Amino acid sequence: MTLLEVDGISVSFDGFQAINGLSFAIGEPELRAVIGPNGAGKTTFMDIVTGKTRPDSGRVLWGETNRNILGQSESAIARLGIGRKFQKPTVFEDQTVRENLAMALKDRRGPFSVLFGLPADEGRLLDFAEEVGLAAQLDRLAGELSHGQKQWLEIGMLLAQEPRLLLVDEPAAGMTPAEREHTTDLLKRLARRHAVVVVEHDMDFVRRLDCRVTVLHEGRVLAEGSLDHVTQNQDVIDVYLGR
Ligand SMILES: Nc1ncnc2c1ncn2[C@@H]1O[C@H](COP(=O)(O)OP(=O)(O)OP(=O)(O)O)[C@@H](O)[C@H]1O
Repeated sequence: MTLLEVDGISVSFDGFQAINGLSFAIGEPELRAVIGPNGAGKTTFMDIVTGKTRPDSGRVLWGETNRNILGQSESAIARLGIGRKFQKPTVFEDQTVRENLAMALKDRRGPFSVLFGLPADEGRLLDFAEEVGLAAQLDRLAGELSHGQKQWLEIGMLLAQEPRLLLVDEPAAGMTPAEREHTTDLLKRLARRHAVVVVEHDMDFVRRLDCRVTVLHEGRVLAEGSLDHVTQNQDVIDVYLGR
């Protein structure tokens, strides 16, 4: 099923056309890599989908009913189930892994936990820690984690909000080879149940994701398909790979 569709999106900043008739769709579940040269519009695409940037024209269609979510606030869009992970981890370093996850849990302040002061749902919290590979680190301070572990914690915090679509910006940047491998496995596993969009420059990492790839250039889709398919496309070679 198509979960997200951007349809004919355009946006210009001070007369510069950053996104220019961008259209493509993401299924649920699906793993999709979005690649393209610097300035291609990858970040702006995520800004538009999450409600941070308002385009000049086009539609962003969501869910079973294909409703246009453009114009909704960032928090309303997050509540619909669109989660975003920025490149730089933003975990709370002086809190434990457990506390970070607890803060992120959706509905953690439900009426009962507020009334009776119950702790956050420990079972769900453990599930998310397990999912990202941090079950053995729950009582460590986030600040003591490796760069890769911080990234996984942040992915766990994103999962705790129960998104349907995860937008993940350059997850492999700064990671060791072992951390990259763990991250590839994690993203692939998540994409069995979620729509996962990974913006990434590292072609080795993209190859290991083994998924459909969308190549952006000058604010529109230049090519789409398997990595082998797009890397043989002459336009892609000219503007991105061959430089
Ligand atoms: N708020 C803004 N004001 C002016 N120009 C902007 C703004 N946001 C983005 N741009 C411009 O729009 C173009 C697309 O930028 P964007 O950051 O989306 O590209 P990108 O594909 O994410 O690039 P990179 O791989 O370098 O992160 C760039 O030329 C950028 O300078």
